[in-house]
Amino acid sequence: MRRKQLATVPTGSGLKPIHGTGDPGVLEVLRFFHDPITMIAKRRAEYGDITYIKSFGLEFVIPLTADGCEAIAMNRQKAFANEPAWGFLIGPFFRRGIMLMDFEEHRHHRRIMQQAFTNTHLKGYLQDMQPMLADRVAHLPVGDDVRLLDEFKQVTLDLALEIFLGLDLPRAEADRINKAFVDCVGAGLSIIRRNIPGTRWARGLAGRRVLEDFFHEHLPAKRATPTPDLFSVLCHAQDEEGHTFTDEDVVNHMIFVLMAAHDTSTITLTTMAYYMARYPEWQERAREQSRNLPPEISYDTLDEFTVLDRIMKESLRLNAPVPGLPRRAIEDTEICGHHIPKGTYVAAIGMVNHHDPALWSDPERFDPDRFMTERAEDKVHRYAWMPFGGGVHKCIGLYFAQMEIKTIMHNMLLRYEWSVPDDYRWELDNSTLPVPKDHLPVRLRAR
Ligand code: HEM
Repeated sequence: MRRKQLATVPTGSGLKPIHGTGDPGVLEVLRFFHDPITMIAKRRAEYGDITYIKSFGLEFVIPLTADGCEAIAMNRQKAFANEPAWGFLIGPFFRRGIMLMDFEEHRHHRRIMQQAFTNTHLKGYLQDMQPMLADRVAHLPVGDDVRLLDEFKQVTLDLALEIFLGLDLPRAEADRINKAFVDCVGAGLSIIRRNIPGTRWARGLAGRRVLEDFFHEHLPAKRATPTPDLFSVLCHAQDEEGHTFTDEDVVNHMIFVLMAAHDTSTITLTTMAYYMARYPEWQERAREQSRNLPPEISYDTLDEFTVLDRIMKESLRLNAPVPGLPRRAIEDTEICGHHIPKGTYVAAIGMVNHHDPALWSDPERFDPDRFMTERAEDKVHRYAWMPFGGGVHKCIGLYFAQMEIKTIMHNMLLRYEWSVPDDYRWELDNSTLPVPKDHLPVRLRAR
């Protein structure tokens, strides 16, 4: 493997340099899309604790240890900013979303947004989603070729529209909004990054316009009457000093939160379904537990779904829906003693830790019991398991996600059995968020 130094280390600093291949970006991106886990293992063997790769015309520093990922997520010296990094990737489509804010402004917005995720609100969302999700799962198509990715995507979008927006939209309108989101997400990681008709980028920009118009149209009604949905809660939320969001803030946050909530939960559900199809004994263990618990999940019984909980954690480990936490250095700094010049892009990549043989026993094996208290492999390092990120930007919706995922899976287990052929192995498309190329075809049968 070639060896090229990222930058000259200042003399006398005592810091170490960072090496990478120096290969052209297109080559590096293709390698990553093709097989990120192998690529990471090779880089670790060649360059040690840290490396850099070129992608999208930029050089990204990637720590290959949990300590390095922690340094980026915790950002103790406040040397890394989100906006210049996430903004480069998804800014035109998700601008002014909370994840694209930094420091004092981020803290201010997060304190207001947090009001929509208090225990009281979460309890309300959980209660409200029970009948809707039971009904949606009950109406899934059965057959020998049910594409679960598509089905889950539809269910999570409908859920977001109902619980976040409090709107019962006609199918065609829900589909139009769904498409706009899909186009915005798809655009973020596209290789051609200009508004050329027919490209993913152009579709993303059009999607953003659809979403802005949609939220602005519904906003006055939400301002006028408080309702239990997130849209209304954001319109009325105040921090301790009485600060509230402007109309623009509400629209920007709604677009971002819906995006953040939708594909991530869909990917987690699809990954869980895949492993439960490949390992039917786990499907049966989870079903056994579901049969012994009430059909509706409440805030008090959520923690009793221990088998589903472990399957969910293991699925998030093996296929983290958000591949990385990108940041940009706003001053000269360091990661674990390696020199990072001002302006450098860095990324904590979940896959680095989630598949590290130094942290997990037999990391490629599906083994949910590794999360049991007696084994607690996830506790070996604070960042061994990091699907929800960490630090001040840690996922604000992680409890919401678990409520939604467990409710959908609980209903799936009670109503259906699903399977894949013995020799089936999915192939992931890593060019946007990691989804199975074939959308996970299963044989779905009513029980
Ligand atoms: C399994 C599902 C989910 C996963 C794996 C996930 C993952 C993540 C990750 C890794 C981040 C941090 C990104 C960074 O620091 O650069 C994040 C942030 C965020 N997530 Fe999630 N997420 C999930 C579900 C949700 C849901 C359901 C919601 C909303 C209800 C949500 C809302 C957000 C928001 C608003 C942020 C930005 C927080 C901030 O910057 O302060 N997420 N998520």
